[in-house]
Amino acid sequence: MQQNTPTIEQLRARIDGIDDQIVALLNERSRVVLEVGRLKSGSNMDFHVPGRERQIYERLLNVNPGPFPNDALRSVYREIISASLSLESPMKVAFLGPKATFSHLATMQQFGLSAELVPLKSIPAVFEEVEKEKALYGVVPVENSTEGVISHTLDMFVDSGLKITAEILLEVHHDLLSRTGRLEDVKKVYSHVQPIAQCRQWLEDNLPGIPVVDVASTAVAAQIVSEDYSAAAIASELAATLYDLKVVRSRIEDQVNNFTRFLVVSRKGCERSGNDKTSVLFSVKDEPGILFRMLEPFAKRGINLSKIESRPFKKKAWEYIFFLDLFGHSSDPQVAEALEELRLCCQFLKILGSYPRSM
Ligand SMILES: O=C(O)C(=O)C[C@]1(C(=O)O)C=C[C@@H](O)C=C1
Repeated sequence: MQQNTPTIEQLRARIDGIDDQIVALLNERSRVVLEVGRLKSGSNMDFHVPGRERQIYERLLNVNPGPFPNDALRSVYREIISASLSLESPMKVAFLGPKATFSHLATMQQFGLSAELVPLKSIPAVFEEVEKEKALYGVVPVENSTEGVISHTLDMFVDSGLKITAEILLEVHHDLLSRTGRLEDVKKVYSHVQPIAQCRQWLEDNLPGIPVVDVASTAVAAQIVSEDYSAAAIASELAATLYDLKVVRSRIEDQVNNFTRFLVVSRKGCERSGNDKTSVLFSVKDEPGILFRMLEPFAKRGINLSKIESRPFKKKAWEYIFFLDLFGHSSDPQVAEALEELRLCCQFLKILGSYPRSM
């Protein structure tokens, strides 16, 4: 028995052989992707196809027998697809900066490391970059599971012609970061208002009486703290790497299951993937029973709604606009019919986009 057990050198030699095969296969895949790219440029098709990417992930996660974990498989494939896409055509993606914020993490999660990621100062600046064709995509936050909607993003869709082409769900973790990495050195805490609110209990329990200062972003907090040994920032792990900080405590958020949802916007809509969501924006006529009538087209066709949000319509006092997310693609016959029926009781209706559901 004993003499059949392979040595570590033998096992490593086997790993080297397998790695050679993986590299050869990655290159074979890249050559096929380049052919796809040539076909696309000949027929003016989009290089980036989020629906196809979703199908790839879904299929691979289903066929994976393990023990290689599905989460890791997804990360590996994100980079394979990101690199493949950059072989076909380099891609520029604008996001709500600065670097190391959760928007940055979400953008990396969606587009991988091969895309050119550009941090911008505000949500309108991200929209403008895409509208002016300086970036192919823009990434902006739209809601947080504990803090609610980011109304600024919703309001942008009233006047913008951009389409939503993907949603990103990011699980948010907050870390306490400082230069020394020691809790007893912390005499002041900096962060953005939202993370501060999300870590309130932890701060009271672990740093009672320590002043907490809100600043423009978690990245600004990390930057301040990188020059002050007596301060700490609540920010992401990525901020620790970018600003050379140590993790004092990780995952200090009060609520587990804290997610932020981001939207990817672009100038063009997105093809059907088979598992999609559609977002619409509309304002209804002021009539009795209108709230019932606006939901009826979906209820009677069994179309699931995942969100409905109302906002004051800034152009007219006391009028409201609604944002609605439903399951399905606007080209699905049932969805198209329901939207046409909804249109009849609306002053205006705008389809903001159909896009693959995040996984
Ligand atoms: O199938 C395509 O259309 C491709 O361009 C290939 C590929 C891939 O790497 O599999 C790359 C980018 C697209 O967004 C989707 C898939």
